[in-house]
Amino acid sequence: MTNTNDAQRRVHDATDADTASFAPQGRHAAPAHDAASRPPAQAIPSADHAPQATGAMPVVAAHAAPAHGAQQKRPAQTGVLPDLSASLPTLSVDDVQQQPVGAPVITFDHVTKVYPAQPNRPSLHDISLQIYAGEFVFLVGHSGSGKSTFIKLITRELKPTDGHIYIAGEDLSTMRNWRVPYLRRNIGCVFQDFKLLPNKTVFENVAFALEVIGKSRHVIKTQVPEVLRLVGLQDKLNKRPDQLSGGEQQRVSIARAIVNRPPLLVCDEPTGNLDPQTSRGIMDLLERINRTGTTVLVATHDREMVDNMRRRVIALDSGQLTRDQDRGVYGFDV
Ligand SMILES: Nc1ncnc2c1ncn2[C@@H]1O[C@H](COP(=O)(O)OP(=O)(O)OP(=O)(O)O)[C@@H](O)[C@H]1O
Repeated sequence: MTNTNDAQRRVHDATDADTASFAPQGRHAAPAHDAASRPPAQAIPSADHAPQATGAMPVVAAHAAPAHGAQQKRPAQTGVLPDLSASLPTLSVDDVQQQPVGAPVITFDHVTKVYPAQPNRPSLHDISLQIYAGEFVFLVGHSGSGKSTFIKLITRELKPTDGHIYIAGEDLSTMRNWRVPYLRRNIGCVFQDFKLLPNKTVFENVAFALEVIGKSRHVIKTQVPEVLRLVGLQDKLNKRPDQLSGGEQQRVSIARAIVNRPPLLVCDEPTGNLDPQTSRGIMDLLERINRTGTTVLVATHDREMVDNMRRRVIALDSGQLTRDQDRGVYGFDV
């Protein structure tokens, strides 16, 4: 694991050109899962940021991980992907329903994860799937089925025992440690327990995420209030976490996760500590964020939410991929 100070210094020194590209690529429709064809891709809301220099991360050639459901090969990627920031969404979410387009953001290619502590029982076994830019995906399964392991592999908190994981085309197995902070600044993370800094205000908690990647005070002053408006906390800037409800705390943590406008948001049980009504508000918020063009992956036990929202569902059972379904349902007995 990279030393934190070291990582922060490198992030500080980095320009935006060092970010991986997660941008939807072109207008070609993603391979459909469950053999259902998708409607033509729509443009995401226009960015309020000028395109930046080309991303420095190498783009690897296409890999033959099977597409979910239909077992299709992913489309070949050619050329250098434009920089992430060229596709940064505005934070207005009113109009366009984002459709998945272009290249996969996440590819699992025959991924197996075995923890040394239980060498005879893989926590994930031979998982192959792809998640495309703009998708909203639920990851479901019983406790211990491998959901958190799946998420930790995406952020490279863990490495697979076998197989390959590609994020925006880059193989995480061969990614040098010093590049991991750049990967992580492109992935917003939300957890069940919020992970807020208790002695900082709402504003400071969100601002901190920008400070550690070296954003200027001007950017912080602009983007933090904007994102807190998006999550409906514009009136709580100066409150500390212990002065907020659970739902409000989760909104702060979502604001912190998206303030740098990452193209990918992963959430591990984001409503696990919340009552049903508050959970609905959080899921509405995640849907709105998805409509800005952000790819959203949510690991959850929340049957009602999954059944109501009818988005793509990836189901794990004892580390095996058992279902990959468009407009799916939760599908497990509680
Ligand atoms: N650090 C670890 N060392 C050994 N085994 C682990 C470790 N972390 C997880 N496991 C095992 O891996 C399997 C998958 O765990 P994981 O936490 O990914 O499941 P999960 O679906 O997220 O569960 P939950 O819904 O309860 O959070 C379980 O059998 C678990 O005991």
